[in-house]
Amino acid sequence: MLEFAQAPQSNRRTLFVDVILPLAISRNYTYRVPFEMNDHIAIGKRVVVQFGKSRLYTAIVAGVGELAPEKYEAKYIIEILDNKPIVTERQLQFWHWVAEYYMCNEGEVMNAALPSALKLASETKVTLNKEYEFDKTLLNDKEFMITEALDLQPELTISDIVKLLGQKTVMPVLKSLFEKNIIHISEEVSERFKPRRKTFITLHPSYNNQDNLRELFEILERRAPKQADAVLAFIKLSRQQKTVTKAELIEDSGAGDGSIRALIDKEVFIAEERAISRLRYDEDEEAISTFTLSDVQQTALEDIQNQFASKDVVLLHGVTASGKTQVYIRLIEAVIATGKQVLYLLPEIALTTHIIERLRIYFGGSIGVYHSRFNDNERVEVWQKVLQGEYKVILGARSSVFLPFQDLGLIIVDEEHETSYKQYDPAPRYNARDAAVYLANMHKGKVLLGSATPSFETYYNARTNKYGLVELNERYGGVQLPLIEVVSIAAETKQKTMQSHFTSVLIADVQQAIENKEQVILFQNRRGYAPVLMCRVCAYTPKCINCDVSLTFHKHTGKLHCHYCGYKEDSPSICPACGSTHLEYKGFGTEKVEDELSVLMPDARLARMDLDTTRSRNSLQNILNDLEDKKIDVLVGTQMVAKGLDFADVTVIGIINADSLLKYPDYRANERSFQMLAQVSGRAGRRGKQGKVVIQTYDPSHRVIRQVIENDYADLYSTELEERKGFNYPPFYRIINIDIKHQNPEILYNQAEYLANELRKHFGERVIGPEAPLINRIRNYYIKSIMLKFERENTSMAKAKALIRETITQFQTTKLSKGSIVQPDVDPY
Ligand SMILES: Nc1ncnc2c1ncn2[C@@H]1O[C@H](COP(=O)(O)OP(=O)(O)OP(=O)(O)O)[C@@H](O)[C@H]1O
Ligand SMILES: [Zn+2]
Repeated sequence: MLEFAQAPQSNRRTLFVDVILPLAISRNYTYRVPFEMNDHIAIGKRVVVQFGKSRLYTAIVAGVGELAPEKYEAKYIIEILDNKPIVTERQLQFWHWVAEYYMCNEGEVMNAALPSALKLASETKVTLNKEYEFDKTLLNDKEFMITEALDLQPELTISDIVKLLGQKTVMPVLKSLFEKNIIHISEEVSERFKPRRKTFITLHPSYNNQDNLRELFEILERRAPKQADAVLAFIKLSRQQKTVTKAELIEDSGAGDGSIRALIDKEVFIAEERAISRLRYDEDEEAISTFTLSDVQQTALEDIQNQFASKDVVLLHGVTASGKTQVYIRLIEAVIATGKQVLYLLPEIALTTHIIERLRIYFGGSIGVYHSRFNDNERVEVWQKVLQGEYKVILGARSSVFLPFQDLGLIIVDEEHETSYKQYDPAPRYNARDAAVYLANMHKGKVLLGSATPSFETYYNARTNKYGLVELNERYGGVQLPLIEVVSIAAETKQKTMQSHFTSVLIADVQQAIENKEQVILFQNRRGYAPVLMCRVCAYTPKCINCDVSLTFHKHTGKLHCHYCGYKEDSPSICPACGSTHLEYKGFGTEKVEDELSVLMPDARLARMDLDTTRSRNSLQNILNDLEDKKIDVLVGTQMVAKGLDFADVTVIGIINADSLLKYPDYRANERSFQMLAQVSGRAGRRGKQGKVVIQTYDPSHRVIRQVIENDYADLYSTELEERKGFNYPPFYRIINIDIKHQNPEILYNQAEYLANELRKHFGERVIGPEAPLINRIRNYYIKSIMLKFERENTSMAKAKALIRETITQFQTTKLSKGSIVQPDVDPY
């Protein structure tokens, strides 16, 4: 806590601060600094202020000055929370840029940027950290009171605590409890990164002596033959490989866990638990850290470094399993050797724990990991360590662009085409890939975008020489890209060779793979059992009560679920409309694929990876571990399985139905389908043996499928680009969508028409709509979309955005706008 008692008398200047409040308000507010705080106030520190009637918030100081606000009387700051700024001035500039570019407020950016424990507000919830034992006698009175209250009532809001202590200044007490690890602040899902551990077995050194070993055998063979088998198996295995794990020993010897444990107790075996990496080409750690790049990788690396001399951004376009990660590692090494920091962005970090492990081997303690599955205490810890420059490499999902970097030399955006870099909701609706380009520029650092299937925007920038371009056209180790076979569902249906959703070709390939002790991934881009339940008599389908979507049946819960708002209801056994009992499930999701496969292949070990099976703590990790340990023969999953998985024994990939991707009503459908199909296919045969992909479709001659088979990205790009040009789409045009929402559809209609007309006054033909989006009601709000298209060349987007903002603000001052929500989305994805 700060001590103000000795503040020098002389500093009695009247100071004001501009603060950013963590709210969706359009501007910053000015507060007055009490004299005794004059010496402590600084940009980037948090202050507690009152906003509105009685709400307390932590705000960030964005400016200090002597000017009083003109239109209102400034309230006083209640307290200063930090001894040192926790946000750098450069970050504040970055927030400002994000707010301007993505047409939102700095408060919204602040909300996305700061871990919630750093932005306490009246409604923030506080709980005790149950995993931590502490000595209450060491607490001061106020800390004690709070912990006592939390014993009685497991959750308190900050307002509760204000009442409890009878004072407004509670934040420092909470901050102190938080730093002592005694409380959690608005705890969310927490999932600490855990390296995988395995038990390694070695033989006690005394049995290096042949006589001792022979003696041991004789005894064991008589008394415990299973144990003798285990020792034999150990000797055999240790001749073939450098290390022997307990799991391998059990599998090879047929001896049970009990026998091995008995041998450990007898000190014949020595067991040691060690963290292991997921690298299978060699489990020996030293060998890993001294890997060498192949010639093509080395050339690519040098090429990237050369291009950085003249380009700020370089695209590494490398086929799947070409070893882009290894090239990144060399680049990172070079940058941190100069003392600068590196940000390594990944689309969905939970899926890429093996990359974390790989990097940990090289960069040890200087690497930090940051993503939303971590709890707040952990996120604050990472924040501090980045601020202090302790972490040199940060591996993170999109929100890590907001960390307080000191000196960023390089940002790597892996799988740059991924849609998860874009935040849809809430604002800021930013794309971390694009924001990274601006961020790196602020630090005078470089950006490397990596992908096997680049986004068109990026590829366009590379082809027009705005970005550098480096290609890596072969898989590491000369492994061939998988063979792709397209199978017509229509033809097999006619020949009656389909078994539920599987063609005979796919079934045969899956069976062959299982026989060969290899693994299979089946992709179906829909979760749940069946997306539509329909009455065969009257065609009634149950819809969500809050949204304009049909409900998906989930067998696991036996209920109908809304995937947009989470609403659930029991699945009816008779049609609520006509009373018929002929209800039919239409379509199919991952749950059904898994279910039907288990009937067709009762002996295969199946698992499923989608949002439903990975919600709980560690569940995703467990699936990946099982895949790694070969406890899974077939993994069924949604697009989650397309993201960077690198497993050596996956040889067969099945796309259960390519049509739903290809038919998606969006101008990007072809680009997306190609990316998805090529990425999923890329999981097959990554080491040694060539993989096989089966694509099931009703439309085998579809152009995009041919392009996927031929791995002809260039052809896809040029054909699509012609169409984009014709229809004024990106990359030739920039899009801004404005969604307008209201609970009443008639009022919404009028609002949307009005707003569109106002926009047309400025932008004419560039304004399209309003139109109802694909799903025109979500959570009881009806939605209309207005689209604006701007020529990429010769448009000042800053001016256009300012005009749009003005028009929206003007609309919001009209009576008509009452009850509406207006949400601009810049570069929608
Ligand atoms: N120089 C190297 N030495 C040893 N192993 C390598 C080397 N380069 C790549 N590998 C191995 O090859 C496999 C594929 O590499 P990696 O996962 O980096 O490919 P990628 O290009 O990122 O693929 P994707 O785009 O599909 O994610 C990995 O298991 C990696 O460890
Ligand atoms: Zn709903």
